[in-house]
Amino acid sequence: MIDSKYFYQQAIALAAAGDELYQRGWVPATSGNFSCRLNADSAIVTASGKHKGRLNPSDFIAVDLKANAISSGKPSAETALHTQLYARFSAIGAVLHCHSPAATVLSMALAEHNELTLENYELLKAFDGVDTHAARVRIPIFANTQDINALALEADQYLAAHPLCPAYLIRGHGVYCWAKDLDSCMRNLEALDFLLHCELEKMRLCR
Ligand SMILES: CSCCC(=O)C(=O)COP(=O)(O)O
Ligand SMILES: [Zn+2]
Repeated sequence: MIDSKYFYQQAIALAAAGDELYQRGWVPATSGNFSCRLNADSAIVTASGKHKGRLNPSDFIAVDLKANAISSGKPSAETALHTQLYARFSAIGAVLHCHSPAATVLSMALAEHNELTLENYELLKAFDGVDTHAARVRIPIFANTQDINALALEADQYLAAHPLCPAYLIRGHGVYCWAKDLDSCMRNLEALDFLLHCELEKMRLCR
């Protein structure tokens, strides 16, 4: 049973997040998708193909955790990547997917790597559960594919073994980030993008 008032509140919050992410240049040309958990068994996700900087409440669809629409409309083509996260982690309340230049370029520059290790950055403490710059945060890099169910399965297998992982990259595509609520997810995403820029700058300086 969908609580329509809560659905509407979450839609407004996600639309505002989309506006901010578009202003940052992280969801150009209809790219990206966003979601929030509605309850233990469902989530609200952006409709497919919409401009993510100009969303309104009718641009959101309720889905079950097997990625089936349970309200009218066509959910994001990448819905299964969101529902995999909600199904695996009961504490997750929001998922954001962006095509930021840093995530796109760095995941391609690290062509020989399946993981990016972030360490020695004070800003690592922006991530939930990290309380020292000496922490190591490992961000997996998955190959891009149009087979979203296969990618969801690959992410699920990785996350089963690495439950503290806060995000992953898809090579040449973008980033998936999640957290207990939308504000935390926006903070994590902002921190991660800063750190991806730092990694790119380090590569440029050490060339
Ligand atoms: C134009 S970007 C290609 C699709 C994509 O990667 C994306 O993030 C947006 O897909 P959606 O179906 O969620 O609009
Ligand atoms: Zn995408």
